[in-house]
This record gives sequence, structure tokens and C-alpha cells, in this order.
Amino acid sequence: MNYNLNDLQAKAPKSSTWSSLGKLLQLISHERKNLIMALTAILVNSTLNLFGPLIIGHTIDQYIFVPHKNYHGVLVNCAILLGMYLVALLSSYLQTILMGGVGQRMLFTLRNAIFNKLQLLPVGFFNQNKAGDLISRINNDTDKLNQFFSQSLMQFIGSIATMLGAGIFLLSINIQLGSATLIPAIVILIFTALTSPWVKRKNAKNLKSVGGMSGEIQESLNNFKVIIAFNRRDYFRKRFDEANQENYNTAIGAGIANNSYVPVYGLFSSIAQLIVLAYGIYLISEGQFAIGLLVSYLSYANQFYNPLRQLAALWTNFQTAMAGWDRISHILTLETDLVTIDNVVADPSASLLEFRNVHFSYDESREILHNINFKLERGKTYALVGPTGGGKTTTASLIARLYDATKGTVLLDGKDIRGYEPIDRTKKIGFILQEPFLFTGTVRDNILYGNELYVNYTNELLEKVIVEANLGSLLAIFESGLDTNVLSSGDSISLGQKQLIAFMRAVLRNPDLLILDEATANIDTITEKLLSDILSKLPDTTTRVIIAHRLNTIENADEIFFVNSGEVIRAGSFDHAMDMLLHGKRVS
Ligand SMILES: Nc1ncnc2c1ncn2[C@@H]1O[C@H](COP(=O)(O)OP(=O)(O)OP(=O)(O)O)[C@@H](O)[C@H]1O
Repeated sequence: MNYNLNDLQAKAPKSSTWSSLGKLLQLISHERKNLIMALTAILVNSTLNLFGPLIIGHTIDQYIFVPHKNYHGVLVNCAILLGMYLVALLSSYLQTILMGGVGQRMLFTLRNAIFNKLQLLPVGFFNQNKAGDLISRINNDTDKLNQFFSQSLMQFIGSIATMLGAGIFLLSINIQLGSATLIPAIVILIFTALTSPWVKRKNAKNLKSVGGMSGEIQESLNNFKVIIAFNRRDYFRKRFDEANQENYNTAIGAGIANNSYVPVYGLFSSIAQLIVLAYGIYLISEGQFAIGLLVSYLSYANQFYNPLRQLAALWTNFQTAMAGWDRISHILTLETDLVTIDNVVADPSASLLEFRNVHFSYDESREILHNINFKLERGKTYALVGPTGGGKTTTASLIARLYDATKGTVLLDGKDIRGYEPIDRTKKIGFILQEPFLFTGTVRDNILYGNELYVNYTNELLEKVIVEANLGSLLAIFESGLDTNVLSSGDSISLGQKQLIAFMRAVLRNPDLLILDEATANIDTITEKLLSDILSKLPDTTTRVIIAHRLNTIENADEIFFVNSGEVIRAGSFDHAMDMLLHGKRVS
């Protein structure tokens, strides 16, 4: 299945900005109360600001340009204006606080939602996407949405309300002058509608390049030892330079697109002012307009065009947020193809695990396993041998259902493995990977990962359990026992020690089937002997699948499978397996 986010995004049908916004607003629908309060506050602010020019014009015409000037009236109106501006300020402040909270809560919820979704996605998804790009989506893209909600959304609505109000005042005071003043706004609207898709595209490209750059940084940080050892700093520097250059180019492109609104909006709002002045002065000279009214009129023209200019910046934030939302929603809408299927009947007489006509490919380009059939019985030890790249890890990954067969069926306990809930399946199967995953914490934390049974045990009790499981000799290798510190990078302990922790983690879960993929590759001969003893003391019903290049580790296997060129063949005796390995021969 295609999980490549950049590819999926490129192939997805273009969704309209408004339908994206609708889906986004659903995310904060539970914030209705805060949104209504913030909306009321911003509308109060806009309304109060709208009445200001009317009072000023009225003051000039009624109290100043009259034969008997009324200074008392001027003072009263000034006091009213001051009161109105103070209330407007308070409502604007209230709106900022409310929306700041909404934005932060949305950021929190979205990041949790994306992270939870990532936990549900299959291994294939992580194979196809760079960790750095995913981090950029979780951190950077969500923050673009937060910025839009906390800083822009209400300003956006407030600006539109102010514009509408100012437009109504302009038209109702003088319909001809009003219509002439609003003509430049129509040009601006047409310009915005035509350029919006281009601006959104430029911003999407820029966000993608930020993701690409994060991917490069993550890759070189992960591999810094190899980079230093091979003195390949120039190589990675060049790759980073290219990603950085791409980011620079797209940022410039997005900047040009985003800033294209500001001068256009500025030009047309200045043209509108000129129209008001010229036409207004003409009307005054004709005796059809008063000076105070022209002052109010100019103010309303300002109140109409200033928010429009602000809208240019807000529109840019909106486009960037929508581009970020597109990138985020692609993760949120992804569904794992490893679903649990219902009504699966089990065959009680079946073996512990069976492959029936299994085919598998990671992607459409090449089939890796061809029509595989084998059975694993309870309590037996199996070995998978074969040349590098032959398909051993892939076979083991299908046993553990890290992937689903492209064709055919894998049966666990006689039941299609897809019929098990993940929690039930993982209880039955323990998998020690080639590169064990450890996280920062202690040996105890790492051993108990995914094992609820002993979470509340004290260290003494847990040690007792470990000794009873014959793992005491392994724990003794760690100087501070269960309290030994582990760093996620694994640098505080050796690779072999990492494998021992992974071994204890898997054995302590007491699985029905234990898979060891090159689990002893980095372990000395004495410790390897220890592991072999532990394996032989596992319960009689435990089935073991051992993948190993070192043949001495599989000498005691009950059955050996030779895995090569996408085929899994019963090798018969140990000598036959040796023969096949050395000569690439197959024995039927
Ligand atoms: N994530 C992946 N995406 C695409 N192809 C893959 C992936 N993992 C493995 N392959 C391909 O599948 C084939 C089998 O690989 P696999 O890791 O199963 O071999 P292996 O026998 O375990 O090798 P090794 O002994 O080196 O561990 C190889 O050709 C490999 O290139």
C-alpha cells in the first residue's frame, strides 16, 4: 500500500480552501462557547470603531462649523468617544486572550491526534516516510494553524465586519460617492480570487521543503558516526546545502506570493481615498455635502480599506495555515491496511503457525516471497538460514504480522493471523529484531516495555521473576542491574548488551512463539552459550524460530529452512543446509 505522504498529496484531488476550512473548524467545534464570546467581543470592537467617525463628523458640523460654537457639546462627544475606544480596547484584549487559548488547545489536540495516528500506522508507513518530515508536520505545520487561530481568525472576522459596516455607512451617506469609493475594492477582490490558488501552492511547496530539510538533518544526525568515520561530511553537507537551497528558493517564492497582496491592496486603497477627496470636494462646492461629513466619509473609506490591507496579511496566514492543514490531514485520514478481520474460525487441530500459499511484496515493483508453504509445530526449534537478502527477515516479519501477505494466508493457532486483535497476537509472538529498539530509561523500563504483567512489581520481586525465567545470569551482566541507565541512542551500552535486554524483554513475556532475528550476532561465545541454555529451558510448548548466519547457533534446530530468492525450502539435515549455503544448492 502506498503510504508516501508527499506522493499521496501530489495525487490527491485538489480540495477547495473552503471545504478544508470547514473540516478544520469541525476540529474546534467543541470550543463553541469561547468562539461565540470572542466573536461577540470582536463585533463589539468593530461596531464601536464604526460609530467613531459619525460622532466626529456630527461634532464638526453641529458644534464647530456653526455660528454659535458649542464647546460643551464637543467635550461631551470627546468623552463619549474616549469611553467607546476604551470599551473597544477591552473587547479586543478579551478576544486575543480567548483565541490564544483556543489556538493552543487546538495545537495540543492536533499534535496528540497526529501522534496517536502514527502509533496506529503500520511499519510500511515508516518505511516510506522520512522521520524528519513527520516531525516537521507535527511541529511546524500544526504551529501554522495555531498562529492562524490565535492571531488571525478573529481579526479576519473583525476586519470583514468593519469593512461591511464601513461599506454600509459609505453607501447610505451618499450612494454615488459610496459606489465610486467601493469600485477599487472589487478590483482587489478579483485579484485575490485569481491569485489565491497560486499563493497556496507556493506556501505548500515551502512547507514541503521545510519537511525535506528536517529529513536531511535527521538522517545526518542519526548517522553522524558513519559520516565522521568515512569523512563524508562533504557529501552530507552537499545534500543539506541542496535541501537548504530548495528551502531558500521556495521561501523566496512563498514570500513573493504572500507579499504580492500588500502593494496591490495599498495602491487601490489610495486610489479610493483620491476618489473620495476629489468627488467629495466637488460635491461640497456644489453645496451637496458638508465638510464634517467629508471628514467622516474619509474616515469610513479608511475603515473600509485599512482592514482590507490587513486582510492581505491575514489572507496569507490563512493560505499558509491551509497548506499546513492539507499536510496534516493527509496523516489523519490515513488508515492502516493491517486491519483486524471478523468472524475468523480457528482449526483446533492446526499447527502453531502455518504459511499457506503466501506471496509478499513491499511495493509493486518486485515480489519478495513466492508461494511459501510451511508449518511450525508447538515446542520445536526452527532455523531460517540463507544468503543475505534472501528473505529471512521478511518471512519473520510476516510471522509477527509486521506486514500482511499480498496473497495467501498466515495462520496462527489455526486461525487467520488477521483475525487476532494486536494485543492478543503480540502476547503470543515475541520478536527480537536485528536492531533492537531501546528507549531512554533504565534496563527495567526497557524490559517491561509492552508487558503490563509486572509493571507494579518492586525491583526485588521482578528480579525474582527474572531468575525464575532463567534470565538471572543475563541481568547480572549489567552493573546496576534493573536500575542501569539506557540512552535511546544506545551509546551508554554495547550493541550486544542491547540485544540481551531485547532478549529478556521477549522471554519474560512468555510467548508461544519466539523469533530471534540475528539476536546473537553481537554477542560473545560465552554469553551466546548462556542464551542457548536459556532457550533450551523455555517451556516445552514454546516454539523458537532462529535466524542466524553463524551455523553453530542452529545446530540443535529440529528443522532448518533455507530461504533464498523468495523461496523457503525445507533443508533437511544440518549438512544439507551447509551444502546449500556454501554452494547455493537446493535439496528437495
Ligand atoms: N522495507 C523494505 N522495502 C523494500 N524492500 C525491502 C525492504 N526490506 C527488505 N527488502 C528487500 O527484500 C529482500 C529480502 O530482504 P530480507 O531483509 O528479508 O533478507 P534477509 O534474508 O533477512 O537478509 P539479511 O541476512 O541480510 O538480514 C531484499 O531484496 C531486500 O532488498
